Amino acid sequence: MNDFSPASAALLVAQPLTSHAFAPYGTVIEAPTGEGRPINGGNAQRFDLLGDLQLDAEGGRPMLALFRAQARRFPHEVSEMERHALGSQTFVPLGDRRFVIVVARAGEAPTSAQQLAAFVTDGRQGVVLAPGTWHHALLAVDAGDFVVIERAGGGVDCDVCLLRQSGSVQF
Ligand SMILES: NC(=O)N[C@@H](O)C(=O)O
Ligand code: NI
Repeated sequence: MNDFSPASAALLVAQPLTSHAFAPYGTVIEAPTGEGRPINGGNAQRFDLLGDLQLDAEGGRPMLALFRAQARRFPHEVSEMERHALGSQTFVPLGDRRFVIVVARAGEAPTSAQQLAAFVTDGRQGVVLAPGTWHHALLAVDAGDFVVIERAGGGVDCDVCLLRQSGSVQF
């Protein structure tokens, strides 16, 4: 049986996304509990979530994009991962939309699906992938729009790795 045979493919079961579990890979964005700072004459509360999105390395600048994603079919194959070494990448759903995040720590490229971690959001959570975090491209569970904030400038900052031992992810 070779490395590419389906029998060796790992099945990743995505766990519910929590800040603690996701900490090695980035930051979870979620509606804060408690009181925010009153602004606009008390008509709103402000919550500062993240002061540095790490988007300006090597002359980079922030880019705000919108991904209109189709719902993926699960279990979904995981055979290719990518990273953006120079900047973070943030995904925030517009409206209640879940997505699955498959990741590996920044550094050496993963070679097997068994080295990966998988999370599923609650529909309202977003994530900030830390620079260099290996990840699968957006896997929307529910079709719809996602706001994406990433670094732009100076060529394409996207390294791709093909897993020697692919797998699939379920949630
Ligand atoms: N291709 C593209 O812009 N998207 C990926 O970077 C992704 O992580 O979804
Ligand atoms: Ni990406």
